[in-house]
Amino acid sequence: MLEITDLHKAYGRHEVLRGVSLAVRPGTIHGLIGANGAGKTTLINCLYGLETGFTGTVRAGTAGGKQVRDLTGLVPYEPYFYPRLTGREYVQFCLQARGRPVPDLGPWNQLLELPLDQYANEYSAGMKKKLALLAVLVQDFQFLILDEPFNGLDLEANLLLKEILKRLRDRGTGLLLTSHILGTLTEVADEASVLVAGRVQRHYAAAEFGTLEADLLAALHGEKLAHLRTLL
Ligand SMILES: Nc1ncnc2c1ncn2[C@@H]1O[C@H](COP(=O)(O)OP(=O)(O)OP(=O)(O)O)[C@@H](O)[C@H]1O
Repeated sequence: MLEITDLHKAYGRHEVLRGVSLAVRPGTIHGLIGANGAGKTTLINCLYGLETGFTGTVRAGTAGGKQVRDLTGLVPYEPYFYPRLTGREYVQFCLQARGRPVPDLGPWNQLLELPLDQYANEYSAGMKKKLALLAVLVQDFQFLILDEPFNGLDLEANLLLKEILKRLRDRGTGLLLTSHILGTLTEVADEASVLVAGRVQRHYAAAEFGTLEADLLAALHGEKLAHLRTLL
């Protein structure tokens, strides 16, 4: 299990996370919902060890004392690719950095259909997202953290990715997923946490997703809704 307990993170005087706790269990998809700037990427960066200067604990609660990063693959919000590195070389680099053997990329790329011998920094936004996905899919991670993985994907890739995520979940992978596309997120997630003003405002089990949209509208746009009622 990936566990975050009482996480606080501030940039200067700006307190972004103010006591966040959540868990990502094996064989489940945990959706993380929040407005722009709510702190989702900051939370992911703290969890993955890309941020320092936070308080609280992040840990992989598994036997063997492994660190979160040893067990977890990350697809960042904006994957970065070095210039003059092909897609294939990028994936090879990711695997070699972890001391892992480089498998045949062909079987996974039959699904993603990337031009692996072109320079990755010349890919479109959706292709870049797919390449970052490919780099984690060819590795056998216990956990995956996916920051807006559907961003930039076309309909075809979107449908395929949902299927991939569900299959990984069914094989025991624990996934933490952010998405602004509520319908997509609730379709695949087993539970969701809503981040508001640096705190988990509410945790939802899948059975409670029916009220999620109305709750979010009320929580995020209470005043605007009242104003809208005066207009329409
Ligand atoms: N390196 C940084 N220095 C200063 N402030 C930062 C830094 N990174 C993030 N922030 C601030 O922290 C807040 C949370 O940002 P974060 O990127 O975590 O939000 P988010 O929920 O992922 O948003 P989005 O949905 O737009 O991706 C924002 O107000 C942002 O300006």
